[in-house]
Amino acid sequence: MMYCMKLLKLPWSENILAFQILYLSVLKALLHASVVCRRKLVVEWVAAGDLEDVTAKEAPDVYKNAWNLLKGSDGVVVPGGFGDRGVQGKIIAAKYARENKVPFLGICLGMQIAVIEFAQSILGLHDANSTEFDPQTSHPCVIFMPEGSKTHMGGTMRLGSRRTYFKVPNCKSAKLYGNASFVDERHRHRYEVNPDMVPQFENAGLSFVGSDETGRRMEVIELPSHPYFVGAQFHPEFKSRPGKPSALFLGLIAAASGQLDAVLQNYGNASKLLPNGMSNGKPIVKSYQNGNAIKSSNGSLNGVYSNGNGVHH
Ligand SMILES: NC(=O)CC[C@H](N)C(=O)O
Repeated sequence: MMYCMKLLKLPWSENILAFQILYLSVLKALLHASVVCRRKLVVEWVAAGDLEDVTAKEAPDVYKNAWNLLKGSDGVVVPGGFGDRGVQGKIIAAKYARENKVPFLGICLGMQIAVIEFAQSILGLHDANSTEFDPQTSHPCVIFMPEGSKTHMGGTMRLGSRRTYFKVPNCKSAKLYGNASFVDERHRHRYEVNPDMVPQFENAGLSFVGSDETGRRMEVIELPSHPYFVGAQFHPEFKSRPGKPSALFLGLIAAASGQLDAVLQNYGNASKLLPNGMSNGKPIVKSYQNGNAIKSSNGSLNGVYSNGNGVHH
């Protein structure tokens, strides 16, 4: 037997390639956490725009299917992204997870979405938005905050490893990171939570548990009143490894499978306390993105198996 191989030049721009890697990293991080929690992972990609009212009119079946997937999910991930495509649908997904106490992880744009949703629904600021999507908004709760660093590549993008300090020692995230007082995680964004609005959010119950060394750049949010509602401005998925899942993904999967209290008590050292044995086969996490499922020629994604619109393992 032999393998014939052809290497084709990819017709992707660097940005698209970065997106593919980003989504693959999220899938792998979910998988690493599911293995440690001894659960079988089923991921359904939902194009966020399918949850929007406009889809209900234009394609009612698509809308119904998207809502069925959301309502049947044990956990929701809103990953990173750029541009305003599907933003309204992502806000709807975050609202659904918040109101129905469904475990939620918002990554980068996903955290910004959670903040916008909270501003609109809880603070009653109906036009609250990121200036990335509405530069004219009268309530800019996410704003452009260039770092002004000449030593970091990437123009105005805040890129690479940065330190996050936990301000609330008892929060779920700090515990999941092994009771850490700080963590170094990778970043890839231009916009951030408007620091001037933080006191308003905190008074209404949204907790900003981690920030940078200046205290002006918000890094991690939590809703203490929710079983697991966490957002990170950084990308925790990049540091997830088999057998060593990312803390925030572990928290999500543990919450989605009823194991979060045990995991928190053990400060994120889940592998020690979870029972051995095979999964009960229950799908536990469904994930939402703005776009299509990642496709590969043979349907496999390095251990994550893709079957049409869903990704199964
Ligand atoms: N990586 C991301 O999710 C980026 C989020 C947002 N578009 C920003 O630039 O801040």
